[in-house]
Amino acid sequence: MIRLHRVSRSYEGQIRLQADDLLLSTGLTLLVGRNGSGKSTLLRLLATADFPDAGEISYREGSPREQLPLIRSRIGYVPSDVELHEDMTPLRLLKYMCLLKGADPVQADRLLGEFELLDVNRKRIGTLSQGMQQRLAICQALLGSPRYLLLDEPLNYLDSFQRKAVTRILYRHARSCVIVVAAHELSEWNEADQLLWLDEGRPAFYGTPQLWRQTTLRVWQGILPADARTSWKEAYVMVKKPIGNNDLQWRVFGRDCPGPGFEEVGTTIEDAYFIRSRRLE
Ligand SMILES: Nc1ncnc2c1ncn2[C@@H]1O[C@H](COP(=O)(O)OP(=O)(O)OP(=O)(O)O)[C@@H](O)[C@H]1O
Repeated sequence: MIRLHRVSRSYEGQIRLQADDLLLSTGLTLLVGRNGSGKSTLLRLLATADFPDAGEISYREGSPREQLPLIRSRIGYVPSDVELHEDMTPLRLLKYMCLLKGADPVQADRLLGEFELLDVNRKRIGTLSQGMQQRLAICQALLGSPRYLLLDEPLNYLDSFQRKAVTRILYRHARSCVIVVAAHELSEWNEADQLLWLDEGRPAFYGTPQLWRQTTLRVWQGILPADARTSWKEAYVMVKKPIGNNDLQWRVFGRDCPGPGFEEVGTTIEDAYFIRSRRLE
């Protein structure tokens, strides 16, 4: 677990993150929020790559003030702008990281296999695609079986197949690890254990995705012509997808059915994000 107590972090005189009391426990926590809401700042603080101006973050091992090397040895971190050693090969990088982290070098081979990087494990990292480099960054974070895994947009550059594979691996690790994942693409994370919404640097929701989806607005979907909207002006439209023949698939939020041709569908975590972040309730 990681506990935040009266934590705040300012940049240029402005508070950018403020968390009074927050307990992050084993499982995968999805961290959501608008651009600039403080997600990367929080992850940097949790990773001990930066420190709060006030308050305290403590880990199962204790406080970073007394136990920094031990805590760091239990952390795996992938920042959003991760840069790997371009001149090394994936295999050399991971073996080297095993030495630094005191991990069994067998882990390097196992992770390269799991992340489908065995074919390129002797190529220069600089020649690998961004998706491969991103997978390698996650591999290095997983070395040493971290107790805390902090990932900033880990699915960046990955195709849909790789996204599924990586999320599956992360869900498996979440059974015994505190994982915090900052993401903008929410549909990938429906199985998250917890969701933490940062609104202008403050936790505005922390709970299960089931609870997150319980909003007072209901979600309605229908396939109707592009000019159909006039009849249900008050409702909020989220998505209009062309279906062909001039029809659109409308996804609408409202307390009541917007009209003929609509049926109620389940609220996804993305729907709830749209409703809550735009304060539609
Ligand atoms: N090193 C820094 N110096 C000055 N301001 C900073 C610094 N790091 C972050 N900030 C500011 O703090 C705020 C929060 O930034 P942060 O990167 O944590 O947001 P974010 O939620 O991760 O955004 P995004 O979704 O765009 O990645 C922003 O206003 C940002 O400009």
